[in-house]
Amino acid sequence: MKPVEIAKGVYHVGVHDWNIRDFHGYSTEKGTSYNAFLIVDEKIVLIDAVKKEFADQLLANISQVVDPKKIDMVISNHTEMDHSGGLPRVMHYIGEDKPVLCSKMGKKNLSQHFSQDLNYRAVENGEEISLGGRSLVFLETRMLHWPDSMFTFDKTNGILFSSDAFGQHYAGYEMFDDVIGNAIMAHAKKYFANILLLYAPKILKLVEQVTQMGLDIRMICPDHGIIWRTDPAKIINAYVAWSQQEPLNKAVVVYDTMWKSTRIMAEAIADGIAEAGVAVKPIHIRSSHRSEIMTELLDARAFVFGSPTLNNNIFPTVADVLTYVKGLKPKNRLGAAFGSYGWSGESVKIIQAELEAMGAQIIDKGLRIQYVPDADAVAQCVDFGRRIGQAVNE
Ligand SMILES: Cc1cc2nc3c(=O)[nH]c(=O)nc-3n(C[C@H](O)[C@H](O)[C@H](O)COP(=O)(O)O)c2cc1C
Repeated sequence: MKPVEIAKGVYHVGVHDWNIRDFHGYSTEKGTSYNAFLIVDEKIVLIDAVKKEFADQLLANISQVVDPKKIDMVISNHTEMDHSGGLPRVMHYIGEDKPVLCSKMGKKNLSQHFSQDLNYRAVENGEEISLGGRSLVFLETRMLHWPDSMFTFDKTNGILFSSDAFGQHYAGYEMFDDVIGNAIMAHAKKYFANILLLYAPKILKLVEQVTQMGLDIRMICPDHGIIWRTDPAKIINAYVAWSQQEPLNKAVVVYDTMWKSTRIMAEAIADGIAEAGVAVKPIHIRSSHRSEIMTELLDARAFVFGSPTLNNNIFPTVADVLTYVKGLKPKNRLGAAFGSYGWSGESVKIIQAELEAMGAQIIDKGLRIQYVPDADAVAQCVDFGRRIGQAVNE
């Protein structure tokens, strides 16, 4: 991809990873991009350094703007290897003595990622540097989403280089919010649900802090996906709303099944929930990726999980999703469990314990049906769904 001048003297020199479909367990059905930005001022600065296998492509992109050897310094906003893997190659090419500016934790983490000692320079939170025509300010954003994460803000032009925050896994030539339109919000939502939800309280604090500082943010350049140049407030407001976790009148019924009995239950429960006027979707785990399930759960009030009993336990895929969701620390949720069983029927209790461990309020004692549900059992499921729907409405 050719470099694009996104603002005067600021070039997107990043790369597209069109074919990636699994990004550390997240389904990237539209690929992704590793964005990197070159600022050409009296001093020349590269912000972030793409994934290792794309380092030469990054250097080739930079060469279309300036000789990479003219770069004076590199800023590493985040140590994760999709943004730093290319750093050793870039530094080798441009000169290993050149400074790599990063947070304090960035210095520690980068040296734990790469055996070679580069010229790391830890910047202070709020530290300002001048490139000649513009000033850059560094903002520590610890645990958003790694201990090393920081933002770099071009104070003069109102451009926030926000690392992974406000990103989306999306590869495309529509590089800006005004070009792609609202279609990008689904990708931003999925990204938030799967990468940032657990840091929601920190996000709310950060937005408050940034508002108090009165930063005039005119453009947001994340390290993945499109650039918010027309309406940066749109993604900031979406982050605030998602972080507040005030779920909709919505339930998601997530289940797996061996012989379809738990599916019959799931669909009848969804019927009952819908009868109560609550938006609902049954999701079969093996027909859907866990990161898509998490996206559906982001704004759902009720998490309804179902599993057959297998070897006195829950089905492994249900355990997978429950573990994943629990790690993302959803708040303000109702929970309910169901499942078909043969003789011992432990699954409902196990699911309830997991839902409780994630802080969900259990609505009902749960519903177990022995073997294949008959008409009476289906009616019980619909009734169970109605009770869930009522609890959501309350
Ligand atoms: C390999 C296997 C192990 C099972 N282990 C248990 C068990 O430990 N306890 C139990 O109550 N039922 C057990 N069952 C019975 C299932 O829970 C029962 O057939 C249930 O109806 C399956 O629901 P499903 O159609 O949604 O998969 C087992 C079934 C299979 C195939």
